[in-house]
Amino acid sequence: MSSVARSESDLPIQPLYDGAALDGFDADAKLGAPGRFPFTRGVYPSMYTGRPWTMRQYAGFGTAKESNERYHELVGAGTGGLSVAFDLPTQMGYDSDEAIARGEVGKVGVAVDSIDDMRTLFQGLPLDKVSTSMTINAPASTLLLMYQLVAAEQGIAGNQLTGTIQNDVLKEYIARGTYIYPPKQSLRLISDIFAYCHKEIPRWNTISISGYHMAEAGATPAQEIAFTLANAKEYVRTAIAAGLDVDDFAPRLSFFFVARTTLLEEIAKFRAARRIWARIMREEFHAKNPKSQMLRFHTQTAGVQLTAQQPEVNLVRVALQGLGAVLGGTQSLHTNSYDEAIALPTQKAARLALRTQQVIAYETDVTKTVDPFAGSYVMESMTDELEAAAVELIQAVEDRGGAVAAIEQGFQKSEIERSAYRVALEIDNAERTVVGVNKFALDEEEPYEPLRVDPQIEADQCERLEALRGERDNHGVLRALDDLRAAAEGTDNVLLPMREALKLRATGGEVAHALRDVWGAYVPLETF
Ligand SMILES: C[C@H](C(=O)O)C(=O)SCCNC(=O)CCNC(=O)[C@H](O)C(C)(C)COP(=O)(O)OP(=O)(O)OC[C@H]1O[C@@H](n2cnc3c(N)ncnc32)[C@H](O)[C@@H]1OP(=O)(O)O
Repeated sequence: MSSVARSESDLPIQPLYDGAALDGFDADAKLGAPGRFPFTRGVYPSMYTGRPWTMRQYAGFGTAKESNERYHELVGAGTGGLSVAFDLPTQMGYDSDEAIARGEVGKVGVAVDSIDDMRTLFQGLPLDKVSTSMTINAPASTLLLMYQLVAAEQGIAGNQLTGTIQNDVLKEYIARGTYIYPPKQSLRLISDIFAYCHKEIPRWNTISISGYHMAEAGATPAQEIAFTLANAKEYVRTAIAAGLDVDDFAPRLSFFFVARTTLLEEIAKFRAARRIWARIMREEFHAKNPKSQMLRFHTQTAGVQLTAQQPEVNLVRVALQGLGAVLGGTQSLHTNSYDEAIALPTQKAARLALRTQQVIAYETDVTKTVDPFAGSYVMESMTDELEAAAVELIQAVEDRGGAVAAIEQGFQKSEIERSAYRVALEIDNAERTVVGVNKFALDEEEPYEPLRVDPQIEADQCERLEALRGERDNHGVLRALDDLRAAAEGTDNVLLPMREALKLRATGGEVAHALRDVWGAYVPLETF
């Protein structure tokens, strides 16, 4: 007799599911119709039969000019939305010419120091037609305002802009690491962004609450959705406490998850996450607008599952992962390039990654009908079990005082580390097969020529900053930064004085330093 397997979340997977699995299953309560509470079957009634997901490839490196060329190539190749990767100094609120930035300028993304770089980055791209995602967290407000100012120069109003800022600082403390200010001040800044966007950029997705990075750090699917939704609850609570109406900001909350090669569990994960969030929003936060209850999400295929050995095999992994995201009802998708385990993707690899999505969208039949797995014995069982496991973990976070208190106790991080350790052990013991690594390895790997970022970029970026500081109205900039400090000390929305400073060509580093002066910088506790 075959044995019961364990899923990635350490839940049982039976060798056979039959009708007994759905005994007493209340399809109306658990599934509803697509586009209706509890949104298990997807957030839109027609899903991909009405419109395909957004093919949104994360890209950016070197200078704004080079990244702009890559975006034009991607748009030409049929990508549906842009997704900007910023370099580490930009993400940490430092300018390219600061000592701490040395060696990092333009490396993992594009360097954007001021509105001048932002203008170059989007040269020739129609900002009223393309939706732009920006993976920026602690300095999210700064980059969003630069984007809005550049759009205004093109005659495009805030209410015509669509896109997303990641802006999810809580997961930075847990897994990703690009935090600047302490949690309390970070949450205040996020509430200011919610309020500002509601008035000025109403179609913008103000946050992308992310499980992806926790999953890459080792979180299981159940932990991934639980810790993400627990963070989301913290944001909602903070915004409500700041006086915002839940239905004014919740329709623009968005999410971001991983897609692993374990297809069935991943599809169940996406369905369970939608159902849990809909209930939280309706029952706990009394959101009335159905849009406030809809969990809309972006997906990226699992980088951690890619291998440097036999990198072409990654193409196959990515195709399966992407398929899982689509079967799970994603709104937007990034498929990784096969060479990402080695270096920044080459142009050819980036194109193949997009082609993978296009094959799923236009050559398979999975887009022709909504939520094709609904009613499947195994899928509904796994969805229920994942839901129960995640709800229990969300409660464990709440019992510790909510996401921030749990972060300060090191709870999420240590749970994730335990899961990561289990997987590492299984790979080492060959209990878990990784094709081309601990099984089916080659004696000799074929040579591979990775893309390298030109070190000259840093010098050029510093030169541009020197010129900017020589040309602009420095007195005006200093005054505007003082106004920003004053708002940060009080309760006024900081985005308004921040916008004035950026318009006068204050740099991202100067803005972040002004806020650091008032709010301080976050120092992790010993338990980290
Ligand atoms: C690893 C790396 C790192 O660490 O550095 C990262 O983080 S990379 C992280 C990269 N992150 C990202 O790229 C995040 C991307 N996120 C997003 O794009 C968003 O947050 C999203 C998930 C909500 C997806 O937004 P989107 O604009 O692409 O897609 P939407 O689903 O909102 O669809 C766009 C519009 O079409 C409408 N629409 C779509 N489908 C339908 C349908 N079937 N029927 C009717 N209407 C539909 C929507 O209502 C919406 O209009 P309306 O708006 O009027 O309702």
